[in-house]
Amino acid sequence: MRSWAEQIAGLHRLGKEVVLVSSGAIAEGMQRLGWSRRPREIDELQAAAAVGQVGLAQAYESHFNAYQLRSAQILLTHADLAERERYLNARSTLLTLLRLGVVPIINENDTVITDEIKFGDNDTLGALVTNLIEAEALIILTDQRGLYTADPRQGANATFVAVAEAGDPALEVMAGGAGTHIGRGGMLTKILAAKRAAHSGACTVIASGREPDVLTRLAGGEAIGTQLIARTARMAARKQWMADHLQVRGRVVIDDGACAKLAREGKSLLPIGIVKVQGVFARGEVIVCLSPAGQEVARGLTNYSSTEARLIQRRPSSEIEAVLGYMLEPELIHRDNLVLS
Ligand SMILES: Nc1ncnc2c1ncn2[C@@H]1O[C@H](COP(=O)(O)OP(=O)(O)O)[C@@H](O)[C@H]1O
Ligand SMILES: N[C@@H](CCC(=O)OP(=O)(O)O)C(=O)O
Repeated sequence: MRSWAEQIAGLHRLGKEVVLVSSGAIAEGMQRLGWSRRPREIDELQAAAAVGQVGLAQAYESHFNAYQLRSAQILLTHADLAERERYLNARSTLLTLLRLGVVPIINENDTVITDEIKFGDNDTLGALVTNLIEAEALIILTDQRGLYTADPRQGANATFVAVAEAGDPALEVMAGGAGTHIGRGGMLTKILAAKRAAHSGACTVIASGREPDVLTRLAGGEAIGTQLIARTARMAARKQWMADHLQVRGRVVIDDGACAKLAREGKSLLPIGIVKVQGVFARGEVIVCLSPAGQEVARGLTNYSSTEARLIQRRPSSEIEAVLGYMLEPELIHRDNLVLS
């Protein structure tokens, strides 16, 4: 942990933003409770995770402090990323922490989930966070050098895979084969995490956590571990995701100035450019932006509900707080959440 904090501090100095996904809560909780055997009962595992999470956060915080960095704890569930409002909230919290130079440390919120909606392994959680913040790379550190053509613990004739394409079904066979691997962890969840991360255009590296200065060297361009390349470009992938997954809930008519800002300058949609709000929608839902002539200009995830949007339309963002009593975001739709039509 000390070495990772040191390496992440080094990456910060190079201007790189890092989010850390870390498990270890149950193991640390067992230590603190004096349990030598991992319990079978879910409630006891959850209790151990609750006790251990404090220790995990404490340990990271003190290691990062030694390098003048602040850390923050974020506990997530599947539902938090599946529901659009929570998705947007998680996204803006993470992006704000990164902007503030804080290192967010993420784990699953083991207290509130026991069933199949659990992430179950932190590889999947890492991939979802990669998509959430549109990270450039997902780095998964494990106890092997990377992916081999077969489980190196089982057979001696496994050869190392240095580079492959994320999502290639052949990789799933090497990692144990889809459907044959019940339960969590293993190389298969890492291969599937890489496939998921590639949906938003991120590349994945699977490498050994014991490799000295692994993060620093990877950031320096050194080929360590298995690289799983994403075929889709980052922005194209995001647009595809928006186009595929989201249902339109409402419309806003925007003025000519706003149309030009969106279409020609790639800017966000601010409340001041909104002429009319149509339909009923909530924060996090998809709305269409229409020109004064009624043509679709763009669509995207709204930061404000239709009720809020009606109150702040035609107003400068500096007045949002005075009108609503709070300000969620200065934009109605941030350009990262906007797809031009
Ligand atoms: N093709 C493969 N290449 C490398 N490791 C594999 C492969 N198939 C299965 N494994 C196993 O996956 C293990 C890593 O998964 P896991 O123990 O869940 O790691 P972590 O706890 O780091 O997430 C390796 O130690 C190895 O035994
Ligand atoms: N959230 C739990 C378990 C997470 C988990 O199993 O992750 P992994 O190390 O990827 O198998 C913990 O912190 O102990």
